[in-house]
Amino acid sequence: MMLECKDLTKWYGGKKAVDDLTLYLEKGKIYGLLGENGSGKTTWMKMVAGLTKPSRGEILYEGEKLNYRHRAKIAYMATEPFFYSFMNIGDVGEYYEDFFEDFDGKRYAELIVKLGLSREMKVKDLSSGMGAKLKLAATLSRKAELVLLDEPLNGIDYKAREEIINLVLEEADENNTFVISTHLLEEVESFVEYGIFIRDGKLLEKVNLESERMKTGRSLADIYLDIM
Ligand SMILES: Nc1ncnc2c1ncn2[C@@H]1O[C@H](COP(=O)(O)OP(=O)(O)OP(=O)(O)O)[C@@H](O)[C@H]1O
Repeated sequence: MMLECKDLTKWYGGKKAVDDLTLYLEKGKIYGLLGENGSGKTTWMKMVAGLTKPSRGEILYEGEKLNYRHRAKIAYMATEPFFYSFMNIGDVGEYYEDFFEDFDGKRYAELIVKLGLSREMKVKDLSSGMGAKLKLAATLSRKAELVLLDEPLNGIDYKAREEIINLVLEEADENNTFVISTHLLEEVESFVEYGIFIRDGKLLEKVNLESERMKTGRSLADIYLDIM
């Protein structure tokens, strides 16, 4: 098993953001992390990425208790933009290169071109779609084994969403695992293999969407509404 979360709980003051969540992820799969606003998706991702500590429970990465060495294998893309506005796209690449050992500058350059961006563009002048593409290019230029994308399609127009999804599909293979949190069920239903449904920080169900599709033909939105 690539990732095991056992009885994970996270309190923020008096608020339980993640509640006794036990979940296993396999290598080579694409997971959709689905749940209403405030259900604990971001909190779970941040714990797995090592950015915030669980209050209780444990996370195992390939059988070993999650530690700083695993951080190099896990890429987390936050919802909010995280580049300094004075940078241009070339600077963002250099910043990442300094920060992450596995960052591949050549690959970053290729992805930038592929997504219709250029090194000279200033971060402060980018539209939200361009900003989303830049975040994704920077994230996918690391050769991470576990890629956590927190709402990568939010506020992005249809064409840019397609480009982002295509890039994820090109990247996903048997050696990595993607977890994508999203509210855009129709956009992801054609390629997400498992749905992880959470509510109030609790795991409601993990559904094999491919077999569900074959068995019942129900749409992801129908499955979602049934489970929630
Ligand atoms: N740093 C924090 N301090 C206090 N409470 C927090 C903090 N981060 C999250 N929470 C609370 O924890 C709960 C879970 O939030 P989280 O951001 O994980 O949900 P989410 O499923 O990602 O939501 P959304 O779909 O709106 O992004 C919410 O009630 C939120 O208000």
